[in-house]
Amino acid sequence: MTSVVWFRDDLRLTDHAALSAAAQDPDGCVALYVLDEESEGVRPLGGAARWWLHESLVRLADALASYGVPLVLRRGNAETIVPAVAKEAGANGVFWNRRYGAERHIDARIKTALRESGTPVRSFPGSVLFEPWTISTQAGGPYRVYSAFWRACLAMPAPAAPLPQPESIHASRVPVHSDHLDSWALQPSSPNWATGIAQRWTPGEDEGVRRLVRFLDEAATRYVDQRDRPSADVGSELSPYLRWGEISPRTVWQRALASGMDVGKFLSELGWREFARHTAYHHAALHLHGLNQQFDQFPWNQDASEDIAAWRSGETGFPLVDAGMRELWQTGFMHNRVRMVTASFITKNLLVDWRIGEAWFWDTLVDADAASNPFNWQWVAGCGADAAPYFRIFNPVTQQERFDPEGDYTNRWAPDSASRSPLVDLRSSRARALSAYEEIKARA
Ligand SMILES: Cc1cc2nc3c(=O)[nH]c(=O)nc-3n(C[C@H](O)[C@H](O)[C@H](O)COP(=O)(O)OP(=O)(O)OC[C@H]3O[C@@H](n4cnc5c(N)ncnc54)[C@H](O)[C@@H]3O)c2cc1C
Repeated sequence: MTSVVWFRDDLRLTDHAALSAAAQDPDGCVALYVLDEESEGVRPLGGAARWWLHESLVRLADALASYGVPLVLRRGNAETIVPAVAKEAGANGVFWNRRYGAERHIDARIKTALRESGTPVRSFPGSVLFEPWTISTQAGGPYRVYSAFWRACLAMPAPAAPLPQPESIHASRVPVHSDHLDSWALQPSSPNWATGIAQRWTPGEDEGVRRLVRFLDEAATRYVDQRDRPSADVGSELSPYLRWGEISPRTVWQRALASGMDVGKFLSELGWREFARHTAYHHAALHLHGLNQQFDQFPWNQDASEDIAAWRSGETGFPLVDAGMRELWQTGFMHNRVRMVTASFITKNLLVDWRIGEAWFWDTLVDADAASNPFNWQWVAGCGADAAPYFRIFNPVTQQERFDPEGDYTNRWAPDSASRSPLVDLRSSRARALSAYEEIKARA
């Protein structure tokens, strides 16, 4: 008999409760990853995410190999595959860390099917600091305002200390068939658009920890003052590592506090990640429906294909927007302040449906996250949780003056942008957005 550990968005060995539990099985375990792009509720990965996943699985497989445990790769519907692997391995238990988005319904069905067939399932807290059902308003519902949400989190007992990496893990004696990772063709070949991404990023658990240490040693003291400056290099850039679970939020939390520095602001950003996940738990298909249903009637510009193309390729004539969009395309990443400005520009100045911008980020970000991405797009567009008042339309020119006054960022990524004619007039496009908003308010 043996156990199956089903890895999902938790591609690490440290603070992995399911793995730690399976490691205690003297009969060994099977480490399984399933590429499921077909189950209901699963959003197929974008291009940059597929690149990251490939690299991350290579590193996870290497780390497991050092224990003599192979990583079993399977592709297809998890509801079919997980029970089939459990059967093939003769497993007496299947372990996983919980998911909180729409995928949790898949997990619930698999749990029922396995239990009915006599295979016990154990699930453990997943990639959050506080599980979503533990934080609620006095009325028992989800929070809609971040500050109240985070106060409620901070009033809870502190997150448990992260678990150490298991000292030993035994491999199952029963061989289980695995796909070859290359057969999944997760990485681009011709053209290989990922060279800039590969230059900027090294996926994997080791690098996630290294980045955290570097952030705490070198950047954390400047974080509060400089975090909004895209050229300042003070962000932790941990978002893809957190997205893929190569580092756990509990590890980040604990190490940041142990540093003895003033890390309150940094941890409050982890709070936004948490808020996005809790919101996704309570509201299915966040990428399809605004929390504020008033926006279902929003008169988006239906004839914007040229504007959308210019926004995507960073050819709007607004240097901060263009720099962000080109950085995104080349490296799979964009600074948070610039994400807000570029998202505001397409949804408000170009009046393009936020879902179109969200889908582009989903395809191009290495940290594309099923909760954080639509949550933040809704926040900027004005239809989400804790959404900024609609009249707050980021002006890309004044934002550049404030946050990139010397032009270090814009000159690096889009030196030609200032010489282009602007795609829209900021004043009249702002007025158009405000009157569109008045229109849906009047209809409500
Ligand atoms: C339109 C838009 C889309 C976004 N899409 C994503 C996404 O798909 N995936 C994603 O991880 N983040 C997303 N963000 C949030 C944020 O921009 C990134 O998390 C941040 O830029 C990552 O940089 P960092 O790791 O240096 O962050 P730091 O400033 O070092 O913050 C530490 C961690 O906190 C979390 N965090 C910080 N800000 C936010 C936030 N606003 N919402 C949720 N979590 C946050 C991240 O996990 C981050 O790594 C989006 C923001 C906007 C405005």
